[in-house]
Amino acid sequence: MSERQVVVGVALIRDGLVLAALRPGPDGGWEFPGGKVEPGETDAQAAIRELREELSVEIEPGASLGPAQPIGDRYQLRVYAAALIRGEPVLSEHSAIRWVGAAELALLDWLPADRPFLPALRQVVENGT
Ligand SMILES: Nc1nc2c([nH]c(=O)n2[C@H]2C[C@H](O)[C@@H](COP(=O)(O)OP(=O)(O)OP(=O)(O)O)O2)c(=O)[nH]1
Repeated sequence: MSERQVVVGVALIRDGLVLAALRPGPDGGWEFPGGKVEPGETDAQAAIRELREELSVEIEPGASLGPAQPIGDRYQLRVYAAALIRGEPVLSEHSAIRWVGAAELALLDWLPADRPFLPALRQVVENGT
């Protein structure tokens, strides 16, 4: 899937809870905040930039949560765990956010590409690995 542009999603973890964000609109749903990786940027740099832009928080990106998942024909989603270093999320592009516990993760109405990352995310939240 190397020809597909990468979208990076950030599973921000604080005190054993994960931040889920609601993308508004007809193609909306719960997602990991983030966005497209720009030319010359690493995934981590894109994650840091997007979380500043979208939620006004400073993060430290961590482990990948598994192989990339296709989004339509043109994009692929990579998701990374991350720690919140500074700030309280302030909504700009999302219509809601929620801090979700490990057991609740699978109950949200996630965008389809996000769902395959949930088992690994649950493991990280519960065990820290
Ligand atoms: N940010 C994010 N986007 C996701 C996730 N899952 C998923 O299918 N997507 C899709 C929705 C969008 O079609 C695309 C990301 O586009 P985006 O609009 O967030 O990217 P961006 O911030 O760089 O926006 P733009 O400047 O290109 O408008 O990926 C996810 O967990 N997080």
